[in-house]
Parts: sequence; structure tokens; C-alpha cells
Amino acid sequence: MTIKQQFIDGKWVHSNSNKVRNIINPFNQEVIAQVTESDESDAKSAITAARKAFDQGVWSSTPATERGQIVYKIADFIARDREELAELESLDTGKTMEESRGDMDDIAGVFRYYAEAADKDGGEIIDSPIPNSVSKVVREPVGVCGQITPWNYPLLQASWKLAPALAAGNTLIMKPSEITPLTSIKVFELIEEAGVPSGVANLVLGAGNTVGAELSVNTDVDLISFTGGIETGKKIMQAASVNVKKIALELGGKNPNVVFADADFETAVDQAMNAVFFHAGQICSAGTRLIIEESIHDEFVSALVDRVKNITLGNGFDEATQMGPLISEEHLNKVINYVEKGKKEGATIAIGGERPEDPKLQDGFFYLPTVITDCTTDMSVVQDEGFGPVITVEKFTTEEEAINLANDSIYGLAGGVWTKDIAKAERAVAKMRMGTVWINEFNLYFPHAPWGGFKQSGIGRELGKPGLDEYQETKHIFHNLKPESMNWF
Ligand SMILES: NC(=O)c1ccc[n+]([C@@H]2O[C@H](COP(=O)([O-])OP(=O)(O)OC[C@H]3O[C@@H](n4cnc5c(N)ncnc54)[C@H](O)[C@@H]3O)[C@@H](O)[C@H]2O)c1
Ligand SMILES: C[N+](C)(C)CC=O
Repeated sequence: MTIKQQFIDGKWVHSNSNKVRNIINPFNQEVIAQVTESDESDAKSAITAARKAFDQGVWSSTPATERGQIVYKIADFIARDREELAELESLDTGKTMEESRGDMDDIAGVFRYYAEAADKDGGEIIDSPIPNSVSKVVREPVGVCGQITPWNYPLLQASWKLAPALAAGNTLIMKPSEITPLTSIKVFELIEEAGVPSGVANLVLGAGNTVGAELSVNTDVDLISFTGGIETGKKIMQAASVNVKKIALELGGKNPNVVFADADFETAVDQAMNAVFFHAGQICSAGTRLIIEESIHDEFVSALVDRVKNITLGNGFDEATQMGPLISEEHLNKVINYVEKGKKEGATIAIGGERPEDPKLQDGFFYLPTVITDCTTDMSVVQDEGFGPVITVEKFTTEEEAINLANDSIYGLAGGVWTKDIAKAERAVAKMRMGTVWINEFNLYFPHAPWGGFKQSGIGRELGKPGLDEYQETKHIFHNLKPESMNWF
């Protein structure tokens, strides 16, 4: 098996340690690839390359239109290699091919969006209050950017960082999750093919506490953009303080899905399932907290349970599969413990709550889609991010109670409301403390609209114009057209 390499200063190279990591298919635990395992010294080499490339101005002084054209080429190559990329993503994460193909389309869309945005900001002229002067504002790249991504949407989360950083003229070092690096490696081949100059985009592969920690603490890095868990986010924030790096954090969520009695019942049931069982619930914005109006609670739970019985678990490459495995044994154990804790706290397992018995699924990290009822807001299953195919159900009787339940969380990533009453929907979302709120929808995102969290779900925004702003410094240029002595001293 060829050992996949890191990409530093325009070259594919082995790590200094020469150590190798096996990459595992979560469906059957087969080794699907071997990658070089970077360490701090590799991260330092990549940072040096990115620093040099930035300081030489090779990319930042390339006209924005030209940068946009190169970023557009990356989008075209992703579209061209869609099937290969989707296969790598499904092998690596266990998600279905349909999901992976959808991800690749979204990813190409993100590169296109930022390619087009690259030359659209000509700065602005300020109406200066000082006579005989010109006051203008320009946007410049931040500098050297460290980018750290998680395993659940490996290339999608990478694209939200790579595309705006490149479009804005930065240099970067990306570190994908050590367990799902395959699509990121492939996209760096496409970045090279598109003609991004050497040293501008660098890829290191390896563990968070070595490579990721070096990116966070190194004073030659100007910005660190991280997507992942809240505890890692806190460590990165602390490390980044050493040189007051700019930080962008996309962290976890425990996302409420509020269903009022007047909602379109069938659609709300169907979408409540999509909200949580897509990618086996391993989605930051999964609608894991179902909050149902009491008058329809029993009927809703019963309809949900009936449909959950029919979810087909299996290999992501099998067209019949609706839900794949969890990412790893370690993560499976976390989900098992999370549900067991809920049981001890008095919640009821309406369906699921264990591993499947099907002999064909025993080599994979599968967990049954699970509905937990009799939940109260103080329970850990309601408050903690389980990150598995598990939905908890709470009841409410008044609009105010529904909103209070929805907001009762340290997180504030996303949430949804289902009702036919337009005024009620608008009242509800106005009070929900989350970065994204959906009315009669769940889990939708697109490149044009910003994404990010209130409260402990993060700092900053990705996607949309704010996603580009993260990678830009704002500079005010004041030009005195009639300089005169002040005669103050
Ligand atoms: N808000 C969002 O948009 C969003 C999107 C996807 C995932 N997530 C969150 O990601 C989490 C799941 O991902 P995960 O388990 O890979 O998260 P994680 O925090 O364990 O790891 C994420 C990345 O951080 C690296 N890392 C680990 N320790 C580090 C350290 N000390 N310093 C620097 N880097 C370090 C890892 O190697 C990995 O690349 C969930 O909480 C999920 O909600 C959030
Ligand atoms: C941001 N999103 C929804 C694509 C993936 C979250 O895990």
C-alpha cells in the first residue's frame, strides 16, 4: 500500500518521524489507506513555508481576479473528480454514497462561491470629516492561517476554510482529523493541479495534541480556524492567546427541534428523522432535542418509532443503506455510555438503545437509531452532545415554555420550529439564541448564508460574506492632501 504524504512547500513529503497511521473503514475495520504521521517538527516546517510564502507576497499580490480563477479551477476539479472523492469520503467515514455525493456538490459550490467573491470587494471610501483628506478602507489577508478540521464532514468542513482563505490571499496549513484525512489529501492534489503557488497551501497529517497543538501555539501563525469539539476548542483558544492569534471556532451543538401542534404532522415527523439520523447523528447541527407540544406528543412519538423501525443500516456503498456506522470504536463507546447514563437518570428508551444484532453489522461500529422519551431538561442526555443516532423527546404546553426549553443549553448552534402559524414562528425564532434557526425546515445550509454558533457553540462565522471577513484584516488609510504644521510643541 502506498503511504500517503504531507504537502509542504509545494512538495509531497514523508513525515520526519517516518511513522505511519492506518486509516480504517468504520463499516468493517479494514485498513483502507496508510498515511504518514506528522509531528510538531513537520508542523513547524509547514508553518515556515507558509510564513515565507506570505511574507514574499507571492499569493497576496496575485490580482484577486486571478486568485478567483484558480479557486474556481479547484471547484471544477472537485466536480470532475466527484465520484472518486465521494468514494473516499464514504470509505473513510462510513456515510452513504448519496450523502457523500451531496457533500461533494456542496463543496464545489463553496469553492465557486468564494472564487466569485475574491474580486468583488473594492474597499470603501469614507466621507471624511477632515477637510482636504481622503479616507478609505481596504481589506487585506490576515497572513498565515492554521486550519484544523473534524472527522464527521472531513472535506466539507475543510472547504469552508480553504476556499475563503485562498480567495482572500492568505497562506495556510491545514490539519484534517487524523482518522479521516483521505479527501483532504486528494483536494491538495487538486490545489496543486490548479496552480496555487508553492508554500501557499500546506497539508500536515497527524494527531491533534501534537500537530494541532503546534499550529495553535506557534507565533508565526496569525489565525487559527478550528472546527471540532468544545473541549478542544477551549485548549486551542488558550494556546492561541500566546500571540493573540485571531481565532474562529465552530464547536458543538445540542439543537432543539420544536414542533407545535398545528405543524404539518407528516412533514414534521419525516424531517425530525432527517434532522437526527442523517449520518448517524454525527452532525453538529443534528436536531437531537425534540420538543413537542403535549397535545400531539404521544401520536408524534408513536409515528416516529414506527418509522425508525424501518431504517436500514449497512454499508454506505449499498444503495439500500440509509444509515451507516459510527466513526470509531471509541466514539461508539461514548454513544453507548451516553444512552446508558440517560437510562439511569430515568429516561425511557422508546426504540433502539443498543447495538444491532444483525450478524452482518458486527464488524462495523453500528448503533441502532434511538428515541428516548420521558426526558427532562436537567438530564445529561438532553444537555450533552451525544453525537450519535439518538433523539430525546421533551413536552411543552405553552409557547413560552417551548422557547425556554429550546434555549436551556450551553450551546447555541442551530434550532428549528414547526408550525403553520407564521406569527408564532417569527416570535419563536426571534427569541431562540442560535446562529441558525429554521422555520419548517431542519439542517439546511448553503454557501451564501453564514454559519456559526451563539454561546459556547463557537466564535465567528463561516460561509457567506462573514466567512470571507474572517480571513481579512480591515485597514483604514487616511491621506492628508494638505499637510500643515500643527505648532503644538
Ligand atoms: N459547528 C460546526 O460547524 C461543526 C461542524 C462539524 C463538527 N463540529 C463538532 O466537531 C465535534 C466532532 O469532531 P471531533 O471529534 O473530530 O472533534 P475533536 O475536537 O476531537 O477534533 C477536531 C480536530 O481537532 C484536533 N485536535 C484534537 N486535540 C487538539 C489540540 N489539543 N490542539 C489542536 N487540535 C486538536 C483533532 O485532531 C481534529 O483534527 C463535535 O463536537 C461537532 O459538533 C462542529
Ligand atoms: C456544518 N455541517 C452541518 C455541515 C456539519 C456539522 O457537523
